[in-house]
Amino acid sequence: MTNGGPPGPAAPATAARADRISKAYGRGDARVVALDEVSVSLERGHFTAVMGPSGSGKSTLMHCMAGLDSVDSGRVFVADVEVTGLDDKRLTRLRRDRIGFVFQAFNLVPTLTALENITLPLDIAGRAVDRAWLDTVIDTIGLRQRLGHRPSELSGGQQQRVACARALASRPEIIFADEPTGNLDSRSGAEVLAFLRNSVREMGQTVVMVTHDPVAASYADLVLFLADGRLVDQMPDPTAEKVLERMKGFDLPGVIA
Ligand SMILES: Nc1ncnc2c1ncn2[C@@H]1O[C@H](COP(=O)(O)OP(=O)(O)OP(=O)(O)O)[C@@H](O)[C@H]1O
Repeated sequence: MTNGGPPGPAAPATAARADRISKAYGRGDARVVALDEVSVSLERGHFTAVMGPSGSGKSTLMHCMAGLDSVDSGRVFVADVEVTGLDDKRLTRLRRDRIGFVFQAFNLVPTLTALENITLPLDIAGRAVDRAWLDTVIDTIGLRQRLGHRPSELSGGQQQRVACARALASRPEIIFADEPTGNLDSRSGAEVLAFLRNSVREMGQTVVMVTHDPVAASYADLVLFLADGRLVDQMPDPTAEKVLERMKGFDLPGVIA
């Protein structure tokens, strides 16, 4: 892939994988094992949600798989590239060219229009914009009439859809979304989740999302459950009710934040 996508027919079935990764923070009495030999395969063209009690290691897993944080042991791959062991320069390039990010805070540039925000990473990277792809993305976010608006002129849900479009614009190998609906009311959250799901179903994207919300998780094809830094369960074809039941099984305060 010279332009970061789309994945060709020979692309591996796994968009990203972690192979027995461990990560601890602090030392001595303050040492916390955030991830304990976690192995995960994220299938290409699938929408995966990661759930678990507060402090179970969800964000750490996401950050380690996206090359935002290092692991103590184990290996991480994005497509056929081993992330663990890349130097800073290659890591930056990998994140820029092959990974999309959506965070709880929308992180849009307030002085730029929606369209300028969407194309900003490509402009910074000096990459040509694939107009046909961009058109598809814009139609899917349903904001064609508002492309000239600045973030302050858009609702929270619309801003997050712009942030999703920005992540999709470069056709990344995988999109990591960390609590993408955490700042949204349920209706705006549903818009964003529908968009993420459509990007998977209709555009073949791969999305992995950390969430506390069983309804959000129900949009995914598969839910992975973490507890105490370990992968303890998974649920294909989730419903909000089934996810809620499973989360209750952890029997911990603050499980549903
Ligand atoms: N930078 C850090 N320094 C020290 N400890 C950390 C750091 N980041 C995470 N931890 C600890 O590692 C464990 C896992 O944290 P992590 O943020 O991955 O959990 P989480 O499941 O995403 O939690 P939450 O749902 O509350 O966001 C926690 O015990 C946390 O306190």
